Amino acid sequence: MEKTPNIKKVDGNDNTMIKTWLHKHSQIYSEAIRHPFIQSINDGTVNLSSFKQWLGQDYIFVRKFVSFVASVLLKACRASDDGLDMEVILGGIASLNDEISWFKKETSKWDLLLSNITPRKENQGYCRFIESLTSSEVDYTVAMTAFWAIEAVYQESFSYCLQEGAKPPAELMDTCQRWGNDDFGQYCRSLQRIADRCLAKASKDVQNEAEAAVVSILKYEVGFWNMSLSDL
Ligand SMILES: Cc1ncc(CO)c(N)n1
Repeated sequence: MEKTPNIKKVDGNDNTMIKTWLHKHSQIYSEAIRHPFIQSINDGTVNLSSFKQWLGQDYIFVRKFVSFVASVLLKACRASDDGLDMEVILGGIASLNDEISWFKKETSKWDLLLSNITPRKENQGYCRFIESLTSSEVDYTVAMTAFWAIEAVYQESFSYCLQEGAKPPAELMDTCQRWGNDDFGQYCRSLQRIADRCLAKASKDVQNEAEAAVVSILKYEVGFWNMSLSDL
């Protein structure tokens, strides 16, 4: 007998906890993914000194982000049943390796030296927050959900700058492609599926903690974009 094909779940992302949260927190979510800085890249009016400001600060952030992702990898190795989460996260670490090289090349192109970049208050706060999530006390589900949220904001923001009708400046195209390309989109959807699967099995306390982490991340991301628009 054939299996009944009537239970259709295309990619498992419908009606999930994450979808519900994005809806519930849609205000701060849109502030994070449609920030005026991103709007200005989208419409081509971006101030290049704002871009440089963002680039330098993000280079510092990404170097910290590596240790956070390493901590998620460690938790995945311990927690996941089939080893597939580990492979997705390991892929993320591999692309971070490429990303660090890209930042080095890009910052030198814009005459920025790592040794000359001072992390700003908002950046420091965000780095401290992700560092707090590396603790072994933090549940894998919470860390994984946070990981997804951090990547998803960039994916949603930069893919918007590549949408039809967008006019990003030629010299920023590489940046938009880095986080806006389809492969990165696929990768973010994989992270989302893993997080949602963990969340579905988690206790109410862990779910609440993960939701709070997502909201904090969205706020930190808005603060991070704000930095690029504020004077030094
Ligand atoms: C601030 C920030 N958030 C998210 C990402 C995505 O990797 C990044 N590079 N920087």
